[in-house]
Amino acid sequence: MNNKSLPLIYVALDFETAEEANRLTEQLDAKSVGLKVGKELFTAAGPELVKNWVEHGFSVFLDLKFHDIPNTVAKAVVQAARLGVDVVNVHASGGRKMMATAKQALEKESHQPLLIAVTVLTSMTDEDLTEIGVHRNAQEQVMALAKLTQSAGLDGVVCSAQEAEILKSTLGESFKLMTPGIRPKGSQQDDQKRVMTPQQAQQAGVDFMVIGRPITKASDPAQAVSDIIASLSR
Ligand SMILES: O=C(O)c1cc(=O)[nH]c(=O)n1[C@@H]1O[C@H](COP(=O)(O)O)[C@@H](O)[C@H]1O
Repeated sequence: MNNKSLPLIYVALDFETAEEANRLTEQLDAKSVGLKVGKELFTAAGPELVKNWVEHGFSVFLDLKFHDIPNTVAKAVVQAARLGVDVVNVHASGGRKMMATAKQALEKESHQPLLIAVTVLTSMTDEDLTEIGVHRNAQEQVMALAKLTQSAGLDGVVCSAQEAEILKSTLGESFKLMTPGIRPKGSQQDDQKRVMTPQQAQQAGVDFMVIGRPITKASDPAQAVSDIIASLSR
C-alpha cells in the first residue's frame, strides 16, 4: 500500500491533446493538487505524458477503469504501477476474482499505487440502474459493491460524495473514498447526477475529490483551484 500523503483534489484532465493538458498543468502546483488522466487523454497521448508528470512531482490518478478477465486486469494494473502513478482503478462489477487478482499482482511491485474500484458512476441515477437490470437504488448498489471491493482486499472505491457518510460509517475510516461529481456552488452540473459541493464532500468525509470541468473550463483555472482550496477547511 502507498503510504505517501496524497492530495485532496485530483484535477480531471479530460483534454484532446497533450499540448492542451500541459497548458493547464503548467499553471498548477504539484504540492496542491494531483492530476487525473482518463480514457480520452491516455488514448490520445499515452504513457509518456503520465511518466513526465510523475517525474515533475505530480501525484497521478490513472483512471482507465479496467474491466476484463482477472489475468488481463492484473497485468494492466501492474503496467500502471510501473508508470509511477499513485492511484489506479478498476470496475467493481468485474467481480471479486478480478479485483483480488489485480491487488495480489500489485503487491509484488516495488511501487504500489492505491487500487480502488468504481461502484456506480456518478452520472447514473436509480432509473439508469433499473435499465441495466439492477433493482437496488444507487446507494444500495454502491454499498454492495463497496463491501465486495473491501472483501477483495482493495484500498477503496470511487463513489459519489452523497454516499460517503454511510460508507465511512459502515466500512471504516481507512477505506478510501475517491469522489467525482463535485460541483462548486453555481457551476454547471453537466452530465453528473449524484453531485455535492467541495465543502459538502469534505464534511461527508471523502478522502479525495475529482474535479474536472469546473476547473478546466474556467476562464482562470488556477484561480478556480485556489478558490476551491480556500473554501475548504484545513
Ligand atoms: O473514475 C472516475 O474518475 C469517475 C467515476 C465516476 O463515477 N464519475 C466520474 O465522473 N469519473 C471521472 O471524473 C471526472 C469528472 O469530471 P467533471 O465532471 O468534469 O468534474 C471525469 O473524468 C470522469 O471520467
